[in-house]
Amino acid sequence: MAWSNQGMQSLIPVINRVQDAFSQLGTDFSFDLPQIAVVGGQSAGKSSVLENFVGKDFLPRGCGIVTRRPLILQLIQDPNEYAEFLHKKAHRFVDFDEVRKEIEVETDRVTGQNKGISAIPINLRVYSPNVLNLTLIDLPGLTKVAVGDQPADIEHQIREMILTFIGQETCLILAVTPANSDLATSDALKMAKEVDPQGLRTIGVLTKLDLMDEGTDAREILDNKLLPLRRGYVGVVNRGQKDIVGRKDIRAALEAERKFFISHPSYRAMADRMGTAYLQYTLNQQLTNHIRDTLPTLRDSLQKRLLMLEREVAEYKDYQPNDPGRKTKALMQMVTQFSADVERSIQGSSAKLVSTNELSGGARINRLFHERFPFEIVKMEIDETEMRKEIQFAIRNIHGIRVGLFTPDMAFEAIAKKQIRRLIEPSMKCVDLVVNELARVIRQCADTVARYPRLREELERLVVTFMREKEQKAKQEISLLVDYQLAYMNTNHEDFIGFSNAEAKATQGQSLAKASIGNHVIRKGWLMFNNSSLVRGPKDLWFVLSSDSLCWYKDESEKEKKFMLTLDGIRLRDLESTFMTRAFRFGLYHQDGRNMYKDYKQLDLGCSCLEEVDAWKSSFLRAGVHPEKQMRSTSPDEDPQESASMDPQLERQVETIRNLVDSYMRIVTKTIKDMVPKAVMHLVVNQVGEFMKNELISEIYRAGDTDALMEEAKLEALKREEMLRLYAACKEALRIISEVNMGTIGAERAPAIQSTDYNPVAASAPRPAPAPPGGRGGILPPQIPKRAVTPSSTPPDIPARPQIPKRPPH
Ligand SMILES: Nc1nc2c(ncn2[C@@H]2O[C@H](COP(=O)(O)OP(=O)(O)OP(=O)(O)O)[C@@H](O)[C@H]2O)c(=O)[nH]1
Repeated sequence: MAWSNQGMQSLIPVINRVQDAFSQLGTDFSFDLPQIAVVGGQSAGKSSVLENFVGKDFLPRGCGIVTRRPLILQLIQDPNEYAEFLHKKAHRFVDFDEVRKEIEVETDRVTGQNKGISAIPINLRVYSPNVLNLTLIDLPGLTKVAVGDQPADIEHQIREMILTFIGQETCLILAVTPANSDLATSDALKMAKEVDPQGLRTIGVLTKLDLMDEGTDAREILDNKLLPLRRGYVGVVNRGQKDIVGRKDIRAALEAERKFFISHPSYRAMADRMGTAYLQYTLNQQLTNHIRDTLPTLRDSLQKRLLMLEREVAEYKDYQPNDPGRKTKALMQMVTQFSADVERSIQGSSAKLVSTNELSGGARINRLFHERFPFEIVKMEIDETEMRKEIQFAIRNIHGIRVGLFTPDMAFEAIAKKQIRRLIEPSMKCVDLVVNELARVIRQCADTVARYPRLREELERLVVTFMREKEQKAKQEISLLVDYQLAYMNTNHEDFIGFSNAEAKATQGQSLAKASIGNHVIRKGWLMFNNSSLVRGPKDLWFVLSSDSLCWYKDESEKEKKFMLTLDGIRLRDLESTFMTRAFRFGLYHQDGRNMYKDYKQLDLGCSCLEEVDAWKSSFLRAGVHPEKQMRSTSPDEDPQESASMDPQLERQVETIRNLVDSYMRIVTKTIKDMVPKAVMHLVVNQVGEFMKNELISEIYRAGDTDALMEEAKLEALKREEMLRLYAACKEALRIISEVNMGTIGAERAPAIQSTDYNPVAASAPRPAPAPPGGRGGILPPQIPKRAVTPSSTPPDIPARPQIPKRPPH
């Protein structure tokens, strides 16, 4: 080689070495390296172009998709001619038929026999005196139909693979298109345009110029007038199928190609920029300059990548997976970390670690205690008419045949006990919900131990088993709480309304509930108000719910009140969502069908999530607004006389008992609401915490083989190894790049090949004339954008004499 600048000369080999460093990772990991990818439709002539560069038949041929893995072909100028595969480094291939076989075997090794494809590249390095330093990636041809047992989406797979290569900004695209087809429909150019719409990094190659219909030519394209590309087009003539079958010598083919151009009336004028030799030459130059341009960015991104990896690598410093000391230490660390994570999730965490995306386990349990559990209790409240009917029956049954002048307090006890018993259900549900939440937290925290699947399983098993035992205990204790309530009705309780008060209230006909709550605020918040005018559509308003009214304001400053509604006789119902309103809605309406607001019979309110609807419903229940109930149909054989009573004295007695039950139940529910969360915390949550803190480690050791527990997940080990290898590859790549003296190549660009290098294929062959600087007849030289002009008399990108590769002595 006669590069005037040694630094520039070494650029392609430098990138080759970087490429090798990454290829050895054995994955389809692709770093953004400056490279040339060859794309084209099936049979466009890609393989022919590459073989012509090398001067040998070495690529697999056949029907269907032959190239099924990217082939990174590194051409290196060398006095000896041989080939090497990166996956078979020790072996020198001198017979190029063997090279072809090896490509076939290696392709099948990864893709299997079913003609599938893989993005894991094969690296082939060809040393030859005939080549110019050049690296090309041969990609599978764009195919249209799957054959045999190929996957049906093969076209899509190939497209995706090609796009990942050519989508990288540093990739030059060699778009190979047969001249005997319509350029506008060229698969290669269409794909190149997708990723390089301005045509800055696409180099067009027109093959099969010899197959064009008589009287037609491709001058307009080669002159870069039709579908212009910044780097222009080069026309080539490869061997036809007949020549290949007849094993026509490539050297002879190259000579025939040269003759074709100089003798063709349409191409004669541009013959010095046509043909395989010129293509090889210009690619060498363009790639060299391209590498020079992209090297600083590549170095920066490698450095960034390395820094990122360094943090991960630090974790594995001195990593010896089978060192027993390390295993024990890791086991202890994992268990402690796991316990600490669970504890933090439940008990709350320092501001630094607080998640802003979702509620922690603790916060969710808190909500279960204070919103969900009270809601479950209020929800179970029985049907008012049903209850009154029961009271009435109890009173009548107690009186029996006698006339009941006095209200029998036994009726109170029977009804109240029935109500107390019902508290068991929401209480058990509360335990279930908390236990589920705790199990979720445990599972989530165990994820940090995912590297050791067996340890993770064991940790989860031990803690969950312990928690389930405690759950049973808690359920027993909590049902005892209800039993205590049933064992003795404390009508002397200071908060109990007492018989005479209940009777007085009954006569006043006042709602006891409201009186005892007082008019305090229960909930405030934004709700979507869907009853506004059709024109303005729904809007968000600020709602304040207190024990006897619902007000809404313009905003949370509560300065501009829009409306106030008293809650008497109001009920709540669920509403279906519509496209205008939010997905979660509920409605408020008057039991007696009155208008609620303006002429609306129903207030239509929306929340952004289901949990918010539940919270509002629970608050409305506390304010005495109950959900609408399914109307119970009276069974036909029910005696109306039995259920309804017209007796005002009995009515008053029912009301008295109802007031007593209500007051007593308030006391009981208050206690239950207070005690159940306490019991759950004490008997389950705290116990689990203590267990993890004090016993988990010893339980783990007792469970058996800790060595087996610390067996790493295979995938994890692989991931770690891959990461370490990638780290090494990045480091190696940076080292290789740092060898390049950027100072010396900074201002240089690939110069023209010296005429002393010129070694014509045939002595008789006329030398191609030097290309004029501005191109001729509209020809755009394949100039690379944004390039500084060298102080040379020769245009920098154009060779004084395009080089024809030297041939080995025959
Ligand atoms: N006459 C003539 N035939 C050509 C030329 N280029 C390629 N061919 C023929 O076209 C056919 C396909 O060429 P290949 O080089 O295998 O095309 P490819 O793009 O590698 O095809 P796939 O590997 O199938 O994607 C072969 O029979 C070649 O001989 C050319 O310039 N002139």
